[in-house]
Amino acid sequence: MAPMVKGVAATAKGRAAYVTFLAGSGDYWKGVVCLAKGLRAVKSAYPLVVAVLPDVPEPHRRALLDQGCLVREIQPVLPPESQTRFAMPHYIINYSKLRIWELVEYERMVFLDADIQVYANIDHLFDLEAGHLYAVKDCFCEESWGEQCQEMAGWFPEPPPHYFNGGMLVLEPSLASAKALLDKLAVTTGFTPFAEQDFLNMFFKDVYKPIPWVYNLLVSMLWRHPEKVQLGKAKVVHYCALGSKPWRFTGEEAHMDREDMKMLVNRWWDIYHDESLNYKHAADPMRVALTEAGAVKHFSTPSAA
Ligand SMILES: O=c1ccn([C@@H]2O[C@H](COP(=O)(O)OP(=O)(O)O[C@H]3O[C@H](CO)[C@H](O)[C@H](O)[C@H]3O)[C@@H](O)[C@H]2O)c(=O)[nH]1
Ligand SMILES: O[C@H]1[C@H](O)[C@@H](O)[C@H](O)[C@@H](O)[C@H]1O
Repeated sequence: MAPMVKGVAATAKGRAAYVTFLAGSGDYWKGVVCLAKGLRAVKSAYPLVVAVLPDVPEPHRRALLDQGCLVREIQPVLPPESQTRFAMPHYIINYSKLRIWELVEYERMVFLDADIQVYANIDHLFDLEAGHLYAVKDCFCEESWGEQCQEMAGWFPEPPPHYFNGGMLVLEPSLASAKALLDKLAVTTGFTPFAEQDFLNMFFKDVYKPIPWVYNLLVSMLWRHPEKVQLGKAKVVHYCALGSKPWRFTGEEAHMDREDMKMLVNRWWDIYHDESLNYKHAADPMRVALTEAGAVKHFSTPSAA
């Protein structure tokens, strides 16, 4: 019998995994490597699936496998032709995130963007009551987004009352949901500056349940709403603000000279460089247990290193 380690029971009830999304040949793969190591640092009992677009190069896929990630190729999803303007041009690729609802090997997934890091164990999110989409509320106070988005969408600068950030989601894959998402996307019109994030907000508005900010601290909250957040309490940090991606950090963009930002970037690099967190060096009882149980048999396995 597989050793009884934390999380196995829950996984046997309903298979569960973290999942992130990777596109292109750029440098976001470093974010995924660090996320995999970060999940290991907090002793998460669940695997990290990486949904990759076909354009992710082989060496990057190899780096993910070497970190114990389960790499799954997904096909791109594009928005209707009427939707081509976004706050950032690359947001168009994020519609492919909708494919995560097709990963029905899992009953429950916690989605994390590649520019997210976990600083505390959040495995308990897999036990939330089914039937909802859970995420953290967003805010639109950033001056640069405000102006830019006001022109583009009807609702700025007044955001809808329960708008969530799309970088961290607790979701239930299902082919029916996946089909409904794609069908709805095909007939969606209007400007949506935050691409799939806006779309998901519209689609899930009736089943969305907010969870506390500690599960997705947008770093910009540190200067937008310092009274609402306490960095020391954050379990998950989202390096979403312009200039804040640790692997591209120069400190030159607005707010990036803050001590808390520099500390957060250093903390991310500490995990990235920590060799003791490499998959090949870590005793990974959960992974062994899952493999023995056949839970990962559909996926490419990491190198035997
Ligand atoms: O070249 C790229 C660009 C993006 N990504 C993936 O797409 C995610 C989102 O892109 P960014 O991190 O650059 O964008 P933001 O943090 O500004 O994104 C916010 O707005 C987006 C709107 O599309 C999404 O909703 C996203 O989840 C939300 O956090 C990345 O984390 C990464 O997982 C890649 O893999 N390669
Ligand atoms: O997803 C976006 C993005 O992450 C931005 O950086 C942030 O300013 C917005 O609040 C958010 O909706």
